[in-house]
Amino acid sequence: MSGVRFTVYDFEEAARARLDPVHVDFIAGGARDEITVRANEAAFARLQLLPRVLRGSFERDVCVTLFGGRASLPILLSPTAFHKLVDPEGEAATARAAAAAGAIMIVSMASTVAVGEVAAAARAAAEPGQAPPLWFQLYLQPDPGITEALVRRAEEAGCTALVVTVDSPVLGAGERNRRNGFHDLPPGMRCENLVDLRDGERGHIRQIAMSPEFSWEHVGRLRRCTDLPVLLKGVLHPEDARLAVRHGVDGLLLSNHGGRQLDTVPPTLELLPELVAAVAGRIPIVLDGGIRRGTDVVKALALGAIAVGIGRPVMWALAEGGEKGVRRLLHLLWDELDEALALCGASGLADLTPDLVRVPGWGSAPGPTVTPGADTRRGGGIG
Ligand SMILES: Cc1cc2nc3c(=O)[nH]c(=O)nc-3n(C[C@H](O)[C@H](O)[C@H](O)COP(=O)(O)O)c2cc1C
Ligand SMILES: CCCCC(=O)C(=O)O
Repeated sequence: MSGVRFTVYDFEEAARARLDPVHVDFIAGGARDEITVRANEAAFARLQLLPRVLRGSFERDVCVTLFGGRASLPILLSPTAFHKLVDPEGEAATARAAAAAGAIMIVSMASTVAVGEVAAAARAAAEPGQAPPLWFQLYLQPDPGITEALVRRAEEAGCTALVVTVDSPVLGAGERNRRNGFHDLPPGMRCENLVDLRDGERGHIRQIAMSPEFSWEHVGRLRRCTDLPVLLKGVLHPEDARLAVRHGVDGLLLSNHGGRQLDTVPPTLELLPELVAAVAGRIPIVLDGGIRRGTDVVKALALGAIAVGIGRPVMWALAEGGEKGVRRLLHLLWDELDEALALCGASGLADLTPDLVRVPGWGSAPGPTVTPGADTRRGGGIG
């Protein structure tokens, strides 16, 4: 069914060969000219690594503790909608693979398997006695009752953090989807988390309301309605990062939605030093967008992210080989990360410091606000 996959790109190639081209466009595509989609990956290629020598170890620890929960690797599965488009078991298959690897999966509000069932699948696949790390992503809804009902569903499922996506006051313009006429899920699939939340509506995509009128007040209200840690996904401006801290937000998922919302925003990697400086160690920052290699993970962590997220690679791997595909993807990235650590002279993630990263020609670590050796990542409040 599937050949040997040596890189993340091999999963993509195999997935493209077996998926409906309309669904390939949905996954690969971004907003408008897709400038940010390309910029995310290019930013990693542009940065260079400057390894240390004669200081490594055989045992390399890549575990990370986030909000008291432990993950076996600093690579999260960012929330992606509609897994049943690419695999009949959908998010349940993804969750089993993530739990088996000890990786944190962020279940999308727009999942095609209900979050409770995703959690049950994760529990069944996790190491005995280990809680499968599952977080839940949501879009705030104009009706606060709906938002709260979603939060309760996530809590009841056993999710241990909430990720609120705030970069979508309107849905980004995926021109590929428009050309393809792809606006809705095929028959037999629906957004299961939305079923029965409103009278007469049965889990339709259009039931997810986007609104440009959400404000920090709504974030505050959500903060008060749950004891779970709340992360914001999609904060890009350093001033908004400071506001997030002030409003009691517990973490940031620094993301430009994989280039699917506002086109021409900077690649997330380039924003990282500024956002790290803005939050000044008070809350952890996870970064996603363009992570395709173990060295990409090293660069993001060296510049102050506590972990990274992957979006499209998960969809490609799930399409390529279902649960097994995602398992192999996570193992491959773990292996690349482990190798990159060894080659950087690092025995653990704590050894990844900004001085290991260079911009060509600069002769120093990138970003006006990062001083080599400074470690804002492991400040207060994490773990
Ligand atoms: C097919 C697809 C569906 C997505 N669905 C969601 C979603 O439901 N909620 C959300 O916050 N982000 C969503 N995202 C954005 C991802 O969470 C993530 O930010 C992005 O994919 C990371 O970039 P990468 O694909 O380069 O790894 C989606 C991305 C893709 C590609
Ligand atoms: C309402 C579904 C949103 C999916 C999404 O966020 C994306 O495709 O990027």
